[in-house]
This record gives sequence, structure tokens and C-alpha cells, in this order.
Amino acid sequence: MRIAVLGGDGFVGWPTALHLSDLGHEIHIVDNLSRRWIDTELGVQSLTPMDSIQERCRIWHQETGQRLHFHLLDLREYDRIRAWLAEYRPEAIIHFAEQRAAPYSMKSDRHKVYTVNNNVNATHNLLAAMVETGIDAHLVHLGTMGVYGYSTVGAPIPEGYLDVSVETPAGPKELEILYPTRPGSVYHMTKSLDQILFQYYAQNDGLRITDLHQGIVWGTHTNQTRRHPQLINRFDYDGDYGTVLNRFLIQSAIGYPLTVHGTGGQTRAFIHIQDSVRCVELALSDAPKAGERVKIFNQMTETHRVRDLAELVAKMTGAKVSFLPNPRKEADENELVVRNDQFLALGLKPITLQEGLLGEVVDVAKKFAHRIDRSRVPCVSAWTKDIAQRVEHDPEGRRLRSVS
Ligand SMILES: O=c1ccn([C@@H]2O[C@H](COP(=O)(O)OP(=O)(O)O[C@H]3O[C@H](CS(=O)(=O)O)[C@@H](O)[C@H](O)[C@H]3O)[C@@H](O)[C@H]2O)c(=O)[nH]1
Repeated sequence: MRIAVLGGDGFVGWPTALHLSDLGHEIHIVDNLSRRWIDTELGVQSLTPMDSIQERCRIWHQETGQRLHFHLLDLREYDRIRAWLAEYRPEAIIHFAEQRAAPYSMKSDRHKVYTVNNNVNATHNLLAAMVETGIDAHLVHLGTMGVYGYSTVGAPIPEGYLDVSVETPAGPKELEILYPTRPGSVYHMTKSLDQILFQYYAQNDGLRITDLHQGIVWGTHTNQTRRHPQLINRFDYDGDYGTVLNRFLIQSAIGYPLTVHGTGGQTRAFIHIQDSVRCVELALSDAPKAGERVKIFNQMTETHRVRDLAELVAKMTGAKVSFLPNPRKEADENELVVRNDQFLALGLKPITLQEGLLGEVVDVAKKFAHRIDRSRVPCVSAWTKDIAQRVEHDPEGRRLRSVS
């Protein structure tokens, strides 16, 4: 298939592009390189040294003979994305091209506005351009488990839809509705808004859409990124873009106390990066038909409590654990049970937390430890102004500042 990978220069986009290219698909990476600009804004860099996207594509061709085509394009520019779709007519589109960090989206009012403008316009421009050009591509979107709000209300979280019974004068009526959203950050809110856009365009224009509600990704390498040092994936450790388990592993590698927020009672869904790219492949193989409702998968393989992860990493590496005031507005403790039957039925064999793979991340972190700026490890982004006043010091006693 001819596949457009929008956001194909990012943490999950890059290994997905390689995985699909390895399967023989014709891959077009479309990216505005905004993640690289945000690194510059924040003054941080990926733990792993990343080459330019053009250089990465060149190495992939050298190693495999397969070509990755790169297009510098911003989805907020409607006319350009419409013209691009009309010219290349992809058969499938994978949409990763959104600002994906919750702490970054909460940094200041400016960051909230940027995240909403960027994410919502990107998604809507894409949908409108798909209708206008008449291409019949299957759209696969990277959504988030965060749209559900991490609370099971006593029953496992289903895959996107909830069956409800409504009392009417004629008796009870059964309805299937989108699971009510309860986003925990402006970033997660944009993914909730995306869901409504998808529902509308599937029902009004018959677009074929799959939404992947992904959990927290951990790990770094995939089978393809391992093939050459210059194909290495980006890897974030800073307080805005680093995700919790990867952060704990990196912190342990540099002797930094593990930064558990609050009691660490938050339970979250996780998935290894290798499974993440495999899930995209499986979703592509199971496209909905025109006129069908949006297909929603829960793209996660296990759930863990944050403090249990910290204990596991501490036991494995001897790291100290530090319980910090929580910069986020979130439940102190929550239970989370999630259904993921659809990917299992399609043949996913989940990679679960294994010491070997955890150790692999620690090894990567040790190798590139000299690139880590310890002052960028704490999470400085507070969810409200009140919380900002309470979150004052990092585990090493330094005063935290808010970046605006
Ligand atoms: O040093 C840290 C960092 C985080 N946490 C806690 O760990 C949990 C998860 O935080 P995270 O930064 O790993 O994940 P999150 O902000 O939810 O976002 C990440 O995971 C989401 C999936 S999910 O969490 O919604 O399932 C994706 O959508 C996002 O793109 C990705 O950045 C939170 O309770 C947070 O307070 C800590 O205790 N210490």
C-alpha cells in the first residue's frame, strides 16, 4: 500500500514508518518537524542523538534498499495538505501529527492555545481534505487512553463505545454511545475533540476511520531501529515529554531519585514501543467499511500503578525513590481495568514488562548519560496556579521555576 505517515519523525511515528516500510509498503513521511522546534524552545534534546530526517531516510535506503519519502508539510496549512493528498493519493493515512505531551500543553496559556490550535486544526484539515479530494484512504489515528479518564466505575473500560439503556415513555431503549470523555489535560482534551470529528466524518461522508486509544509507551528500540546506529529512535527524559516508566529507567541510570508524583497511586495503561508499531500494522489490516462507525481499539497491553513501577525499577537498579508534590490535578489513587480483546483477536502477542527490556533502556541511558541535563529532569509544568505554588523543589533540593 501507499501509506502516508503524518508525524513520521516522532517517537512512535518513526519506528512505525520503518516497520511498515520493512513490510514492503510505500511510505511517505509527512512532518513539519515541530518536535525538533519544541526541543529548541525547551532547551532539551533527545537522550539519543538523532540525525536529520533526511539523513535517517538515507540510512534506511542504504541498509534495506527501501525508500522512505519525506515531505516537509504542516497540516495547519489546509490548501497544501489538500494539494498533497490529491497528488499522492495514499491508500492509508496514519495520523500521529499532534502535540502529544500533557505537561507541555499545561505549561502556560500560550501552550494550551498552541496545543488546541495545532491538534484540532490538523485533524479537521485532514478530514476535510480527504472528503474534498475524494481519496478513499483508511485513516488510522493515534489517540489516547486518557480520553476515558482512568476510572473504571466498577467495570472494565470497553473499546470506545458504551451500551446504555435509556428510559423512554415507550419503555427502555438501548443505545450505543461514545464512552463519555474525561480528559485530564488540555492535550488529552484535544484527543477527545478528535473523537467527535471522526464520528461526524464517518457518519456524514463515509470516511473509513480507526482510532487507537494508546496507553503510555515505554522502551526505545524496535527490530528496525536496531539495524543501524543512525536509525535510533528519539528518547525523551525531560519533565515535559519523557513518559513515566522511561523516565524512571533513565533516572536510575544517572543516580537521580525516581520522581513519583504524590503517593504514586495512579494506575495507567502501558504498551512497549515494539507492540505499538505492530498494533498499527494490525489496525491497517482490519479497516472498517464506508458507512461503518469509527473502529476504536484500546492499544495497551497491561496496567500498572506508578509507585509499583518505581519500586520495581528501584529493586532492579538500586535507585532511591522520591515522593514529590504532584504537579498535576489527578486522582491520588485509581483502579484501571481495560479491555483490549480486538488486538488479541487479531494476533497481538503482548510484550509485558520484562527485566531484559527494562535493562535495555537503562543501558541506552547509561550510554548517552553525558547528554542528560539533570536540571531538565523534574516536571515543572503545574496543572493550576494553586498547584504551581505547592510544587516548589526538585528531589535534589533545587527550586523549580515555571517556564512561560
Ligand atoms: O516523573 C513522573 C512522570 C509522571 N508521573 C505520573 O505518571 C502518570 C503518567 O504520566 P506520563 O507523563 O507518563 O503520561 P501522560 O501525561 O498521561 O501522557 C503519555 O501517555 C498518554 C497515554 S495515557 O496516559 O493517557 O494512557 C499519551 O497519550 C501521551 O502522548 C503520553 O505523553 C501520571 O499520573 C503522572 O503524574 C510520575 O509520577 N512521575
